[in-house]
Amino acid sequence: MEPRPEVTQTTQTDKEEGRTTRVPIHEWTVEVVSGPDKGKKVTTQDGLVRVGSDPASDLVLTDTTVSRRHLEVERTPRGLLLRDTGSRNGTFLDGRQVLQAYLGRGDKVELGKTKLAVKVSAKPTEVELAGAESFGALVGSSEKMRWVFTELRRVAREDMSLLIEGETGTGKELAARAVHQHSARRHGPFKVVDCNLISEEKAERELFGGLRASDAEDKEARGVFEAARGGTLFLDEVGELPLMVQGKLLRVLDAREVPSLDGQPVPVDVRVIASTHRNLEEDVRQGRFRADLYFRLAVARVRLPPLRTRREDLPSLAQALSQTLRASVTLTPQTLALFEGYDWPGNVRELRNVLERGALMEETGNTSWLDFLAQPSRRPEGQPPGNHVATLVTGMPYHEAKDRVLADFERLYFAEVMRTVGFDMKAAEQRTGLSMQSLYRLLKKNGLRLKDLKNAEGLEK
Ligand SMILES: Nc1ncnc2c1ncn2[C@@H]1O[C@H](COP(=O)(O)OP(=O)(O)OP(=O)(O)O)[C@@H](O)[C@H]1O
Repeated sequence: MEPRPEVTQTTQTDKEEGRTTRVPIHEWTVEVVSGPDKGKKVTTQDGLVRVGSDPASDLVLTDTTVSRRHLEVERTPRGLLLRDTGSRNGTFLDGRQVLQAYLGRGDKVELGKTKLAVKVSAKPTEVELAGAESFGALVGSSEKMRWVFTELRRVAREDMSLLIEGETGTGKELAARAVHQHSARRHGPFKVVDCNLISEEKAERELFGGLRASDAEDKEARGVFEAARGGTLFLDEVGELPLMVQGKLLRVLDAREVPSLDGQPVPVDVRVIASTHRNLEEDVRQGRFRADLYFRLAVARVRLPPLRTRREDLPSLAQALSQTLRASVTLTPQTLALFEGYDWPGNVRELRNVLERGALMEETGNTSWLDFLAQPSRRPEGQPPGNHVATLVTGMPYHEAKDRVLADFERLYFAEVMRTVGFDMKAAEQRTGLSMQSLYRLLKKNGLRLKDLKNAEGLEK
């Protein structure tokens, strides 16, 4: 087992900032020990190293037999986890091809003509982290989240543009709100633009308004830039903006003024925070996103880690989230163990939804909600799935409701199909019309392990 970072508290600063903690972190290195890139290495304190020929990889290889996104190694509480990320030529450990495996001491990973060694330093490096286990409404006690809080707190004080990256449900909007609340603009407005909904036709009016210098107070005529004056403008999913709109946005950001109907430009006084679940650097390379706009938005960048890479946050998150629910929910060690074994494709939002569902099931007298993840088709007695979902989602914002219904649908569908075909992958392939690879991917994405499904079936009999 690899050494794990331990947190020791040595110094305290003011209460607002939380405690400052010096944390001994074991850096780790992924090094090419043979092949065309021999000697190349990456040393990091982060939780994930991506290896491939793609320039966005953490360790970029020139070996032509290596795929663009070949593999990744993740530092987990149980050790270093190697994962093939869909390579063409495969990933090998001791001559055996592996899709996923924990690395043992001295293991060599083979990919194409390259061999890698992964080492964790025996001696920890001391790093100063914000001790607070929350920032605004964001909660997290893991080292990763405390790094994020340290960064967000630093960035909040400066009036620079910020790009927040992260998968869906990792808390990007909460982070943006928290930065606003900790900034000098906190008494000004915080306005959100959902870039998914901005079409070329609507962009002009919604973003910049049909403004006359004289009617800047008329709310109808004001675009969001005007409405956010003195505050923060949050461009949610900025990667979805059509290219033409990207150009207009850039012009406004460069000029720091919006065009008006009477030819008098109106100055804008906003801080822009943007978010994306996409790899915008890759979009820039592919010509889908303007490089100049990217550099304007990403003056500071903060990446929110997926929940599956910081499972140690689960107890404190579950606790904090359960206190915000309408009904109470019981969190036992078994619940948390179940949570730890799940991949959380919908991240913290999904955790909140599961807790909400659990609270509802407890309320309806069903105390066995905890096996919900393992048995996705189980519902409160007498309640058909459709009703159950509808009851929960009508109280949610659209995007959240949609994610929730889709996630529910996929889990229900695949769990049910697997059960009806007797857990036979070949039969499931035929039944679903999906390729074996897609089937595996979707089962994994939905946290459905054959073992769990079979166990659940056994319990039901
Ligand atoms: N670190 C966290 N602490 C507490 N709650 C969190 C955290 N991260 C996310 N949440 C919860 O998850 C929900 C989703 O968060 P948020 O909308 O900020 O995510 P997002 O990354 O912007 O998602 P999307 O990309 O889908 O819009 C929030 O309503 C909140 O309840």
